[in-house]
Amino acid sequence: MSGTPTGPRVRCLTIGSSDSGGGAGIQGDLKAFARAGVYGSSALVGVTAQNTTGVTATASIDTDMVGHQLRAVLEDIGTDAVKIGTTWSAELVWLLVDRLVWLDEVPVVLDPVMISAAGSALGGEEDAVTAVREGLLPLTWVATPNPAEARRLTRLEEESDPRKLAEAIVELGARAAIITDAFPTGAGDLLFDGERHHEITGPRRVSGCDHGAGCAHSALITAFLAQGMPLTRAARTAHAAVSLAIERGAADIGAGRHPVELHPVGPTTEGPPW
Ligand SMILES: Nc1ncnc2c1ncn2[C@@H]1O[C@H](COP(=O)(O)OP(=O)(O)OP(=O)(O)O)[C@@H](O)[C@H]1O
Ligand SMILES: Cc1ncc(COP(=O)(O)O)c(N)n1
Repeated sequence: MSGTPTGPRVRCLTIGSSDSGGGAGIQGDLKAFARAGVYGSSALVGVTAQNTTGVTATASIDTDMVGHQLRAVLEDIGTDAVKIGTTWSAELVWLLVDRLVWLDEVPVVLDPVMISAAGSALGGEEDAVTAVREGLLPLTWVATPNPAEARRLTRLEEESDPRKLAEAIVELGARAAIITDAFPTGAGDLLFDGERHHEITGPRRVSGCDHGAGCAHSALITAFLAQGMPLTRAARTAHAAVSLAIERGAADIGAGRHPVELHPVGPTTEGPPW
């Protein structure tokens, strides 16, 4: 396979918040898009003062301004897939629903971020979670919560079986769900595609470099779906790439949970990097 992409350039839009530390959020997503060989655009919904040790301040962006960004990107550049990360308020979520409902057959990947890898709260207010459940999930092609986020979304606070959590998310309207870091031993994800469960497993990495892992994972899946990859392969490839990105992470950056370091991955590379 040639390393040179052919055909029209694939475009992805990420809707989320800035991480001043550069490891997660919009910055992490745009790096993942670049690693997957797609053109990345963004609509900023919030700003975090954040580094590898945690989040010290947050601010949401005015909803009108979010609407202007979406219009600017979609009217001119367009997109082949959309990723949604942090959702700070019900008002913001309903604006996104109002705009995304017009996108025809464009994959929507929802990473319902509520807490950072370092343990800081990132949204997750009850009315925003309700709006995500009622408005965004029915537009979602694949949701990628971790078990805690899946429990909040489904209101199954006591449920520990990732299969049940994934099925409940699909019952709420998403076409598919991936519960990340779903198993008590090893590392891996549980994908429910609406019909079948798929276990995606691999070794647990202990490098301490997992800041941005969830963002990189959902951004890669967004890029792969935009490139036309089937969901099961996209989910497996994203997990393998992020696992490697944790193992080979940026251990020299920051004193807390160091950032992941992604390597080029996807159909436009010579082959898998692992
Ligand atoms: N220690 C680890 N070793 C190998 N893979 C890991 C490890 N930790 C997470 N992963 C993988 O990284 C990807 C992201 O999962 P993770 O659970 O960290 O994201 P998250 O907590 O959902 O993030 P977010 O807060 O953005 O939703 C998944 O594919 C998961 O299996
Ligand atoms: C602005 C922003 N968005 C998302 C995350 C989740 O990060 P992680 O991928 O480490 O769970 C984050 N820490 N900051």
